[in-house]
Amino acid sequence: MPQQTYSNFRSLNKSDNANSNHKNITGLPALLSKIQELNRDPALDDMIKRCRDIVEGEEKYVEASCSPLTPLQARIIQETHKDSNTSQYAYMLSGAVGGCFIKHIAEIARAKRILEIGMFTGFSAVTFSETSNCEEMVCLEIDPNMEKFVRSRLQGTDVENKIRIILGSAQESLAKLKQEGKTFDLIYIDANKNGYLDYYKYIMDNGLLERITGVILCDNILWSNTTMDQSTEGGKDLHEFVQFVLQDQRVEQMIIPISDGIFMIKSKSSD
Ligand SMILES: C[S@@+](CC[C@H](N)C(=O)[O-])C[C@H]1O[C@@H](n2cnc3c(N)ncnc32)[C@H](O)[C@@H]1O
Repeated sequence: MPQQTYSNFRSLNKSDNANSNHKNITGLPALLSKIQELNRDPALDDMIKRCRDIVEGEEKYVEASCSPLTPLQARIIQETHKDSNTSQYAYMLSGAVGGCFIKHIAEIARAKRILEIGMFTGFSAVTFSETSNCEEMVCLEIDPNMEKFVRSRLQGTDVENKIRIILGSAQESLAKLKQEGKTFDLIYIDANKNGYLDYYKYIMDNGLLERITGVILCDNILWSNTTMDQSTEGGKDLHEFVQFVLQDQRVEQMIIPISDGIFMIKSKSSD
C-alpha cells in the first residue's frame, strides 16, 4: 500500500481491538505503562496511574460523546477490520471521532461538492456523501483494490451514485479535475503525508477550492505527535506543510487536536 508507514508511537498501539472503534493515537498510555513498570518510587505510582487514566479516559469520553455511526459507516469499519487485505491497515480509517468532526464541518459548510484525496475503504467518503447537502463526492485513490472494496459495499445504497472514484496518483487526478473545471466546497486531504504540501499548493494555485466559503481539512496533521518535533519523516513533511500554510496570506487556519490532529484551512474572508 503506497502510504507512508506510521512509525514509533503508532507501533506501540498494535493492541487495537478489532471489535472496537476506539484507537489510541498518541501512544501516551503505552509510554506511561512503561514508565509505571520502570518506576521504583511508590510515591509516584498514584500520579502515573492518574496520568494514564486521564489520557486513556479522555479519548474514550470524547468518542462516547459523538453521534452514533450510520449503518453504512459501521459496516465499512467492520468490514475493513474483517477483510484480510485491509485489516492490517484499519488504523488508517478516520474513525468515529474524526468521522464525527468532518461530518459536522461538512454540514456547517453546507458542502455540495466534496473532494477527498486518499479514500482507502471509503469510511470518510461515505461519511461525507451521507451529509445533507452533498451532491457529488469525488475520491482520489491510487490503489485499485480499494476501488473494488468500496464499489462492492456501495451497491444498492443511497449514496452509490454520488460517489465518483478516480484511480491513479492524486497529483495527476487533481490536474484532470482542473481540466474539467471542477471546484469544491470541501476538500479532505488524507493520503501520503509527503504529498500534502504539493496537493495544497496545486489546489490553491488552480482554483479547485471554492473561494471565500471553501474549507480544506487535512487528517493526521500531528502524526502521532511527531510533527511538532519532526522526529519521523512524516512529521518533517507535515511540519514543512504546516509552516507553508502559516505564512500563506490567502488563508486562515488552525489545528484541531482530536484523533491524530485535523488541520482546518479556509480562505480569508476579506480576500
Ligand atoms: C489514510 S488512508 C485514507 C483513509 C480514508 N480517508 C478514511 O478515512 O477511511 C490513505 C489512502 O491514500 C492512498 N494514497 C496514498 N498515496 C496516494 C497517492 N499518491 N495518490 C492517491 N492516493 C494515495 C492510499 O492508498 C490509502 O488508501
